[in-house]
Amino acid sequence: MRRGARQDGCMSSSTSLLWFRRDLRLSDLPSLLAAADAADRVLACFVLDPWLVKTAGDRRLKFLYDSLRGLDEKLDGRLLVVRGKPENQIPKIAKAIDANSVHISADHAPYGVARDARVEEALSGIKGGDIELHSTGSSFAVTPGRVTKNDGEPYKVFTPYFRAWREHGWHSPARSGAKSADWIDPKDVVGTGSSDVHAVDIPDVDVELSIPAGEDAAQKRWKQFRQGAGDYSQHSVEDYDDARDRPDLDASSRMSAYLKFGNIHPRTMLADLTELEKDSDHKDGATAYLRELCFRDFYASVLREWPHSAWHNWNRSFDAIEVDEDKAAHEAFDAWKAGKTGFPIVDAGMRQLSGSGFMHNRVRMIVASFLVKDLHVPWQWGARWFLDQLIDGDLASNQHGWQWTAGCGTDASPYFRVFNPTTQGLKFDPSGDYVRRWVPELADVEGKAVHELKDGRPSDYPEPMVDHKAEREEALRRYGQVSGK
Ligand SMILES: Cc1cc2nc3c(=O)[nH]c(=O)nc-3n(C[C@H](O)[C@H](O)[C@H](O)COP(=O)(O)OP(=O)(O)OC[C@H]3O[C@@H](n4cnc5c(N)ncnc54)[C@H](O)[C@@H]3O)c2cc1C
Repeated sequence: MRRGARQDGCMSSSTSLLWFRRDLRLSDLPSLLAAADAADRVLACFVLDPWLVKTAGDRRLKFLYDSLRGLDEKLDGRLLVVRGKPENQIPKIAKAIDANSVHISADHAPYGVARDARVEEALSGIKGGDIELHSTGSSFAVTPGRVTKNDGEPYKVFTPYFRAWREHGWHSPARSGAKSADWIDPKDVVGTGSSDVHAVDIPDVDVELSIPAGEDAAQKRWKQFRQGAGDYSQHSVEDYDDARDRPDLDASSRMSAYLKFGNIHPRTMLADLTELEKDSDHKDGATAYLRELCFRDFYASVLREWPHSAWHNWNRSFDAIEVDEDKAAHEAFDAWKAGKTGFPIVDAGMRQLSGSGFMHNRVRMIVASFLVKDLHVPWQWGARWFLDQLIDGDLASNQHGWQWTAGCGTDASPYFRVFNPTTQGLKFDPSGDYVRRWVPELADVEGKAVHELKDGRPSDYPEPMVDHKAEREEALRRYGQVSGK
């Protein structure tokens, strides 16, 4: 029986609140089905949390706001947007609509866990503690914490996690959409009677996005990548296994921001990928892609299990490593951020980041290795800059991607593996197109010569800021002093 149904058979109109966070879509959304199932009418809301707004860069905010606009449109203008601390706003809204329950998709990152506990506590203080916070589903194919070793211990190494993750499997996509609920119009709530709920307009930010935000854009891009159409007429999931490491080819899916904001659920993608695996032409590409989605789940599980790894070395024995933090380190860090290191592939990556809010995965590894092992700067500096700049900036994937490179994370790259930026450039950008695209000073240098610049450098392009060979030795000396590595 629905909570609003009375014993005498008369139906009072019951209400629930659907609180959107990292799940800005209507399809494949279990919390929407749960909210609709719990009550006759549902109010959709989003809270602009000042803390989250403060910690996101302009492009990520633009992507968030555009995603909210798309969601509001799909709801015919019935998305309530408020500003303030969720622990103040959610109980206020729940009270205003006399909700029986508040519905969310689970968040496992440290801030989200603490925020949701505060909201739950605040809800217990109203309506005689009768309003429950219901969590249904998450942003991951398999909820973090669910795939463990036989003894219940969390996995620390990706490959066995991947095996267990595939064996565990995931649910089919949930069938949900705009018609799944009878939506309450926020106008009937805001400023009526004793309600002190204040709606705000969805803000805007004056920056351009290199890909459009929102559920429709996510679906379209995913379809093109699957089918080898539109932006993906050259490279698609079919050759993803071969081409994914090539920043010059535009062969990766660019789905990361959509996944970050929940414009699409990974389960929707996995349903397609497991079908594609049955086709011999697509099998290898689909399996390689599925493995990358598993990395996303893996790092979310690592963060849930070891929240300290957000800003500290997952492997605490690396706390002893010598890092540079003096004035010269700050200057070196500034040159790295500006893409003026004199190493073409590093500079191209850093300029792609500041110019578009995105960077290819292979290049993320190269620039991260350069910062940590050639410039000896703490990985946290680079991670913070990435989070500021990336549209897909995500605490779990970013911090553990950095720690993989720095050697202090779960099954990290061995500490003695120091990427040589020049040979990495030659190998993964063999045409040189990627560097030429992002470093205009080198636009006239033909072919792969752009990585070595043996015939000299244009006068406006800097000399290499360090001697890679010498810094590699220095990195090995420092890493050699860490025990338990
Ligand atoms: C130093 C560093 C920092 C990173 N920071 C982030 C970040 O803040 N946010 C983020 O989403 N990814 C991050 N990654 C992972 C990866 O670089 C991006 O997910 C990928 O480049 C996004 O582009 P794409 O969607 O075209 O990837 P594709 O190659 O098309 O991959 C498909 C999807 O798989 C997932 N994925 C792929 N590789 C990884 C990975 N190594 N770890 C986790 N998930 C992965 C992403 O969701 C991605 O959208 C980081 C990697 C490194 C080395």
